[in-house]
Amino acid sequence: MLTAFWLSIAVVSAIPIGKFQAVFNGAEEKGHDEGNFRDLKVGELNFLHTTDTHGWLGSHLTQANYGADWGDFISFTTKFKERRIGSNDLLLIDTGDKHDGNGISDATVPNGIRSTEIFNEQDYDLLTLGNHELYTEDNTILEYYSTVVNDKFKGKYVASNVEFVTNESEIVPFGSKYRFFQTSNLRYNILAFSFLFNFQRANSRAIVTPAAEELQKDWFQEVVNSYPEEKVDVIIVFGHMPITDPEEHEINKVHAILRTYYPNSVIQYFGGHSHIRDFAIFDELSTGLQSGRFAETVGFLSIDNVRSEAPRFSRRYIDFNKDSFAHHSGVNFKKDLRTERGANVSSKIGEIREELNLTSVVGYVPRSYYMDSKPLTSKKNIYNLLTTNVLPLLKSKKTNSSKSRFILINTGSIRYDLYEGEFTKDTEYIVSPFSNDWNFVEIPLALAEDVAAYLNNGAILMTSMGPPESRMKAELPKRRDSCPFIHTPGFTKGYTTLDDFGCKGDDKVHNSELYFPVPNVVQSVELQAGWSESVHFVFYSFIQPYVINALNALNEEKKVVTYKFSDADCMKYGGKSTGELLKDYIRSLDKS
Ligand SMILES: O=c1ccn([C@@H]2O[C@H](COP(=O)(O)O)[C@@H](O)[C@H]2O)c(=O)[nH]1
Ligand SMILES: [Zn+2]
Ligand SMILES: [Zn+2]
Repeated sequence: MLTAFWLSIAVVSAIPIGKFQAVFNGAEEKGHDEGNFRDLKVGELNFLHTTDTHGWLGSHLTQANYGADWGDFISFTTKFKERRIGSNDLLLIDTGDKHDGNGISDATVPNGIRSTEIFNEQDYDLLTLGNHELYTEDNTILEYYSTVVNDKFKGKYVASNVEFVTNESEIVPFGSKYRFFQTSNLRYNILAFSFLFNFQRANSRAIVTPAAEELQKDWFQEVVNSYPEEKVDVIIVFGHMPITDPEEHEINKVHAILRTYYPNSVIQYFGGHSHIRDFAIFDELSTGLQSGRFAETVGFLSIDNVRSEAPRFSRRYIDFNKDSFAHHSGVNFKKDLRTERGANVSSKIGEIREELNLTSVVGYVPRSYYMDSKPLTSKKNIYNLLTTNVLPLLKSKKTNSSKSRFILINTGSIRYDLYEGEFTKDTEYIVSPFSNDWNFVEIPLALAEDVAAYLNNGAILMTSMGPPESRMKAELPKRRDSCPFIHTPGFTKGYTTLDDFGCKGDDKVHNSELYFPVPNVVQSVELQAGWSESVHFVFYSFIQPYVINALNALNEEKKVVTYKFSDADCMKYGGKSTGELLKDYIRSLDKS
């Protein structure tokens, strides 16, 4: 169930997976490796899946593993369908989160106006939204009017538990509640639902109802009555919800409810949000696939013997590059992958990069800095760089700086490693896309010095503060021995994924990465000589609720002040965003 950078590969057989091993092992073991590629096992019903693209439509310019752009992806799906699918069926699915992470989406006003055009060039059969379509009103309005009601996706945009608030304050579904359709070749009857996880920070233009609650509503009963088990071959539940959810078990609750109405149907899940490659077995007739993040992965899933009592599932995580795309689509040469439509989309992406000035160079990064493949104490760790050299550059627009100061950020606000080489306008969005405002509170040092430790205390569930993938990666040490660590000369570093089928899901064998746990928050501390008892405690407005909670909990224990902290105690601090401060720091290196 886990994406393990440091776990690996082909040399071992699948790990024991309990009572389902006998049923599913065949799917893992069959299919041959060619070179260090692992082939896809095309079946009767096939799926290609993307999720959490976060604006990464223009490829990863510094990482060859993920060097394809959205145009190449369109070429791939076209060629794959033509050459590999034949008289079988293929469905294309996306599970949301299209903003915040790349200049192509984030350097425009409104955010995503150009990236949405590009994204929508892909011919998805089923698509939906993630929480990043709901943080700001602008994003929600854009998603609704550009994609949900777009004729191209009529009926195909599904959001079973999200509603949109129109300009006239009318509450309408955020797309179709469900989709019932027949596949074009083998005529499978498909019933599809889509659920967003229980996201309760949506702006005022959207309403999210917890999935299990939504399934108690009349519309779902009507669907069950209209499409009982005998009329359905496969139920697809695709949504912005992790397929492995050890804390909330949201997807497992959905599965339990669906099974009461559809005890014998194949139910196939596609998930997202936790940014990992993952495959989970729910029962003999049901599995789930999750396809990573940031256009690093195209997930592949096939089901054979669809109408039998023993369907067979197979999965692969395809690296988002032209070698992989050419290999799996069965073209002879990489140049044969290109389609006219794909090439047009690629050149449009090039034009957008130019227009937005994304490749303009600001400075030079002397060496790479990593989020979790180097320990926090390492000079090569990005959080170490930020707390030591970058955050201290913050200057308040609202207050004088003579007091001692703590600057605390949630680690999830940093979204990608910073690679050696040119620092461009795009790099700023890639590493730190959020334009969070800085707020501060004036508090006694006795409280300030304990906030970070409180927020990082493992006993407290603060899962929305760390990087999405860290929630699952924290499980890894417990599974350390499940797959061997690979270090083969000539292989590139990349994903080696451990999931419910074992260690052979990635389409390419990679060298393993180390993983070091990331705390929820990190901070820089500047204690002035002759410091007084009160300090300025500075943080992102995004994490204000957690900071207030922490202060009240700590004060209850330590009894430092006689009042309760609330939003009213927090003031605007002002100053540049972390991304801008990082840019200033990198620029200053050139001058030194
Ligand atoms: O303003 C913001 C918004 C979000 N974050 C961080 O992002 C994750 C959610 O990202 P997903 O891609 O949906 O997993 C959230 O938990 C925060 O860690 C942020 O820092 N600031
Ligand atoms: Zn995401
Ligand atoms: Zn998300």
